[in-house]
Amino acid sequence: MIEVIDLSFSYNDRPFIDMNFSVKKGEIFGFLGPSGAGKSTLQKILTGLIRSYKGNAIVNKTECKSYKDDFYENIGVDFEFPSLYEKLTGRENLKFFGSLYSKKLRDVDELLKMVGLQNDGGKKVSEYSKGMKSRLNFIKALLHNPDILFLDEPTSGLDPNNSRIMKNIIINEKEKGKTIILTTHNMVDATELCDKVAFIVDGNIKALDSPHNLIMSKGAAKIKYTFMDGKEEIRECMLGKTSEDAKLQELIMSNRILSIHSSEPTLNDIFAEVTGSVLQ
Ligand SMILES: Nc1ncnc2c1ncn2[C@@H]1O[C@H](COP(=O)(O)OP(=O)(O)OP(=O)(O)O)[C@@H](O)[C@H]1O
Repeated sequence: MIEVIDLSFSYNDRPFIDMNFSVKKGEIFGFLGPSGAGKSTLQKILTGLIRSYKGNAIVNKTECKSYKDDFYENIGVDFEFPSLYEKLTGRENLKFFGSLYSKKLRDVDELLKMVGLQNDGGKKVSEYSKGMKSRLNFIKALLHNPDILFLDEPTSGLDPNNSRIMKNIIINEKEKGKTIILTTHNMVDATELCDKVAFIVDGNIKALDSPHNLIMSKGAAKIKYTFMDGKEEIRECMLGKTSEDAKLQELIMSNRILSIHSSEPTLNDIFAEVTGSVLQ
């Protein structure tokens, strides 16, 4: 669905974006990286907003720099800062943006209901809270039922309940076969939602795989055990080396373990290990 081949781009003389990757139909693909890594720049290239790149950025069989008008019929974009008309109501905004497409639109009231705005469609957007604007901007991207969604921090600034609603909608869209590019700083969301993630630092991809594979290949799971030795003691041991831990073996043989827990590294730990920087 998306092919990026020898893509390079620079805002000035200094080379910046330099990468290769592909995204299959029906995948949720995460761009993860610290502020200034180039995630938004990459999204701008893939949505045809930056055309002065070298190499190939092919979205839905179209080279992004030479797109025709119908390019946007199949792309939905929810950038981090909502682009809405404040003097229009939520429903009027959706109707206006919907009128820009030639495709059959999704039902506006159904979309409003999906994100809990069913009683707010008649209010002017200037009266919306930040979170309400985010939710309206999000359904604006779904309005024309596009095959590809570009979502930039869709859960940022939302309370846990609304964040859950948005994540469920994203999962639902994936189940319908949509391809989703998700830009986020949130490793928990990325681990839950993404089939693949690319760690982006300084315009380059430092690692690309499923969250599960990244966690399993790079990090080592540990166990933590407690026992009484006059007072309560806690020790750690690598999960793959339990047979080499003499104290652990002795405690097992004498049934003296009080508790035992295993812990896997998080995607955040792996990000720190691979890139040398911390996201959260
Ligand atoms: N129009 C522009 N002209 C010149 N430099 C720019 C322009 N837009 C972005 N940059 C620079 O490019 C780099 C990457 O910016 P970009 O917005 O792509 O980062 P990001 O990973 O999306 O960051 P964030 O997580 O903060 O949104 C930054 O150093 C930024 O200052």
